[in-house]
Amino acid sequence: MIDTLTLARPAPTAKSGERPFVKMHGLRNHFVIFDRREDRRAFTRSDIVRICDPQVGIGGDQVLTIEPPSADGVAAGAPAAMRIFNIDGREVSACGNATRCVAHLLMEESGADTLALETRGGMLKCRRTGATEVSVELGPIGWNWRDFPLSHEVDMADLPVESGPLRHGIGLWIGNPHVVFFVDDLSAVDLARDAAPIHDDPLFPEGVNVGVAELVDASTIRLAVWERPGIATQACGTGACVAAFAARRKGLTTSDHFTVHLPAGPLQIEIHDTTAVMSGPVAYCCRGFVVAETVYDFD
Ligand SMILES: N[C@@H](CCC[C@H](N)C(=O)O)C(=O)O
Repeated sequence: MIDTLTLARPAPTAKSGERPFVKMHGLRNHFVIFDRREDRRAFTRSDIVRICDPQVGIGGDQVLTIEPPSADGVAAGAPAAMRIFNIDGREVSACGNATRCVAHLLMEESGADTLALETRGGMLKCRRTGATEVSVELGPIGWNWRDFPLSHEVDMADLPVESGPLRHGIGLWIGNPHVVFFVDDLSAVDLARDAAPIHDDPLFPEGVNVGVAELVDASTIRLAVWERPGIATQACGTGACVAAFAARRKGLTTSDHFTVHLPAGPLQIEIHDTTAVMSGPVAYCCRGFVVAETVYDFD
């Protein structure tokens, strides 16, 4: 029976085995965040799958954990490290919108306006640019096929994969792997129909983030991303950075300032040589406790 008193007055502290979380979103790319700086209990892959599932957990595009920094992180002045887990429980090394959210949380904690955040994809410089807006420098952007990894070496500027209107994709690495396709009309593209087969292509044994971009004018891009492991997110920060970089690399524009419009709204991208500075909003959704049955793999 549901205890209405308990529902009306949630317990202020975790019961045994429960884990506190914060949920945030950056342009509706939503994240369940756990602080592992003191509570070092680890999550299994199936814990993460359940936490991201809105029907049995909280619901999110990724789980993020805040970790103590490594010795290199401490030397670089990073107060913490961030780990990123996709909805299938696999760890990945970069997420632009997540970086903004966790940077905001950590800058609120310290009162600072700048932050170095350690990630598997590199040490990222973050800066507060408004009450609920953060910018982060991502990169360097590269195109080494071994980073992705690919099943074999190919021309990264014109990948040998196509699906419907998606042709002549460019492969770019920004801490995580992306393929960007430019199309004349983004509204004619159905991500599940056209982009999913690219993600599943054997050329990408570990999957790939598939961006479909329409250059509206020299500094404006419309973008939709089929994110690894197979979801159409409302916004993809690293995807926005590589789409802007790809437009320049393909010679479609010489602009270095872009507004990239994603399904949930715009991100501002500046390209400096091979790095990208992305600015955009952050917001809290809720805080609470995940019950032990969801967090711990009792299967
Ligand atoms: N939404 C993210 C990217 C998250 C990771 C990605 N799905 C991957 O597997 O590499 C972003 O904002 O960059």
